[in-house]
Amino acid sequence: MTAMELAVELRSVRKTYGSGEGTVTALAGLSAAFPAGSFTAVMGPSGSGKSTLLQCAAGLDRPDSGQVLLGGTDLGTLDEHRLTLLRRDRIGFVFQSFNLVSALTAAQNVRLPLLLAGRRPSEEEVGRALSAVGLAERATHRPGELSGGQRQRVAIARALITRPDVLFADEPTGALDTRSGKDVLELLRDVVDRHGSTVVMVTHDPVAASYADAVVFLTDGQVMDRLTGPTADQVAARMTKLERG
Ligand SMILES: Nc1ncnc2c1ncn2[C@@H]1O[C@H](COP(=O)(O)OP(=O)(O)OP(=O)(O)O)[C@@H](O)[C@H]1O
Repeated sequence: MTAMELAVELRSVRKTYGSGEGTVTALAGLSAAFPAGSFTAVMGPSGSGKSTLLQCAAGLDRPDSGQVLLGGTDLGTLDEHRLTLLRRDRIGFVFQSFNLVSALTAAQNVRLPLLLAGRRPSEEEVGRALSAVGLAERATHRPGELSGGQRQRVAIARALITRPDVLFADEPTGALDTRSGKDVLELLRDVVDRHGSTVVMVTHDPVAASYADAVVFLTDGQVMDRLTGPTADQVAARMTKLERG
């Protein structure tokens, strides 16, 4: 596989927090590749570096050493301004806690990234984005008037409206009940299958991971294992093995 067919690649990425005796190594020379058009789940015990991997891969944080490539662009070569533009134009991010603006309606939340990019999205464009996540009827509702699953779907519509190359999701179903979680996972699966997007999702849930094409398992800031075409049972068994060390 050539570099251009990889949506994201991390090469020997090292990331530490703090200094002196209190230094914590979050990523210990981690390498991982995420093919374009694929859905990958990232799993591992608490503190294994999953969120840090996502933050570095999305250009929200810079590694101490090693390289992060997004569609072949080495993020380390970009200054803050260019990194901000790249994040804005090519990356979508979805959080466990939705991070919607509570004073704005669903439609206003969804159009926000385009406004920030200096565009004036048409109502139709925003309507299409909300329809795509099954919320056409909820355009004028504020987050407080929506269920958790609906809020997350608004957040996904907001992340996708800029048509990013990669959508990063940090425990997107962590705050949802099983039914709403399933809707969100089916939506992410659909985004990959129908639109050829690339999704990288951190999760603790083997059932959520089973929606992905592959699962990458971390321990101590490194990739320890990998599964393709995972079933929930296989994922759970690997996690048990990892947690036992
Ligand atoms: N801002 C920070 N300052 C200091 N240490 C941090 C910071 N962020 C993360 N860490 C530490 O880095 C390590 C990796 O953290 P990270 O959040 O990436 O793990 P994780 O696998 O996502 O964990 P969890 O599943 O509990 O969310 C942990 O030991 C954590 O305590």
